[in-house]
Amino acid sequence: MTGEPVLAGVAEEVRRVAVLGAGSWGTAFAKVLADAGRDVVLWARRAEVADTVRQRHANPDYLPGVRLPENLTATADAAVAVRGAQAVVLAVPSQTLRDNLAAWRNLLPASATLVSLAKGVELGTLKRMSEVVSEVAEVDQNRVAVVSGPNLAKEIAREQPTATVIACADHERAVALQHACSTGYFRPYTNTDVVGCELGGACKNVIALACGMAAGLGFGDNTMATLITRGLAEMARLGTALGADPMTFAGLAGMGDLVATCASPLSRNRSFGERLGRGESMHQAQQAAHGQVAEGVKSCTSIRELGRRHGVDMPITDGVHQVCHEGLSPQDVTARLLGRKPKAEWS
Ligand SMILES: NC(=O)c1ccc[n+]([C@@H]2O[C@H](COP(=O)([O-])OP(=O)(O)OC[C@H]3O[C@@H](n4cnc5c(N)ncnc54)[C@H](O)[C@@H]3O)[C@@H](O)[C@H]2O)c1
Ligand SMILES: O=P(O)(O)OC[C@H](O)CO
Repeated sequence: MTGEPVLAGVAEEVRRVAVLGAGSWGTAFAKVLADAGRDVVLWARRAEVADTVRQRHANPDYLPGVRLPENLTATADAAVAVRGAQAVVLAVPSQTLRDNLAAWRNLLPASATLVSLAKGVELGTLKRMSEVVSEVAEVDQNRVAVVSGPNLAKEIAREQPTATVIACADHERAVALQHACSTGYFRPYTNTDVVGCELGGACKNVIALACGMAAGLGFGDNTMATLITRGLAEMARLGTALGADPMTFAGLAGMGDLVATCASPLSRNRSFGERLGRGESMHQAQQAAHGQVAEGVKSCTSIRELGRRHGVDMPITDGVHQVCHEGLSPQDVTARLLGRKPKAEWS
C-alpha cells in the first residue's frame, strides 16, 4: 500500500497544470504539483518574477529561501501557461478573481478542471469563488474544484507535512486532482461539499483577524479558544443555512484551517488583526502587509451580509467588521461581545 489515490479512469489524468498567480500560495501549490510529478507552468503578473522562477528556481519576494523544482517553469503570458493543461489553478485574491478570469476566459482549454485556491466571498454579489468561476468562465459547476484546508504556504514550501481538501461536485475530478497533488508532505482528501469547504476557508480568515486582535490586546489562550470555538459555531450556522454539510466544519476545511490560521504568526489575517489590537490603524496594518492579501478584511463585509440575508447570527464577524470598517476599537468590540444577552450554548 503506497497510499497513492487510485484513479477510477473516468476523469482525465492531470499531467500538465497551469497555476495562474505567483504569490505565496500559487507558488507553493505549483511546487506541490511539480513535486507530485506534474508538468507545471506558473503565470506571474510581473515578467521579472516569471524570469526569476524560470532561471533561478526561486520566488524570493513570496517564498524566500525556497528552491523550486526544475519541472516548474514560469511565464508572464497566460496563453502560454494554460496551453494543453488538464487543470488550471486560479491563485489570485478573491476580489480580483472575476476580472482576472474574464481576461483568461477565452484561453482556457475546453475540458480543463478549473481549481480555485482563493478563500473569500465576493463583495457585492456575495458569491463564493466557485460560483464566480462557473459564471465568468461559463462552465458547469462540475468542472470547478476548490482547495481548502490548513495550508500556510510558507510551511508547505518547506515541505512540512499537512493535509487539505479538494472539493468538487464531480467526485472523479476531485480524485484526479488528488492524484495530481499527492506528495510525501501533502495529503489531499476529497469532498463533494464545495459550499462547506469554501465557506470554511473564507470565514476562518475573519475569525483569525479576531484572534489577532485579541493577541494584540494581550489576551491569552482562553480568549483564543473561545474565539475559535464560537467562530466555528457561527461559520457552521452560516454554512448549514446555505446548504453545506455540518460535518465539513469539523474537518480540515473547517476546524483544521481555523486552528492553523488563528494560531499561526505566519497568517496574514492573524498578523493584520494583531496590529489593530495593538492600536495601529487600518492604513498601518495594510502597509505592513506589503501588498499581500488578508482576505478577511474585505470578506467580513460579504460574509456579514450573507449572514444577515439568511437570518444567521454572526457576532464575531460583526465585531471584526465594526473594527475594520466602522471605526470601533477592538476594546469597544470586546465589551460589546461580552455584554450580549446570555444564551444557551447550542441555540
Ligand atoms: N498564502 C497562503 O498561505 C494561502 C494558503 C491557502 C489559501 N490562500 C488563499 O489563496 C489566495 C491567494 O493568496 P496568496 O497567498 O497567493 O496571495 P498573495 O498576495 O501572496 O499573491 C497574490 C497573487 O495574485 C496576483 N494578482 C493577480 N492579479 C491581481 C490583482 N488584480 N490584484 C492583486 N494581486 C493580483 C499577484 O501578483 C500575486 O502574485 C487568497 O485567496 C488566499 O486567501 C493563501
Ligand atoms: O495567511 P492567511 O491568513 O491568508 O492564511 C493562509 C491560509 O489560508 C491558511 O490555511
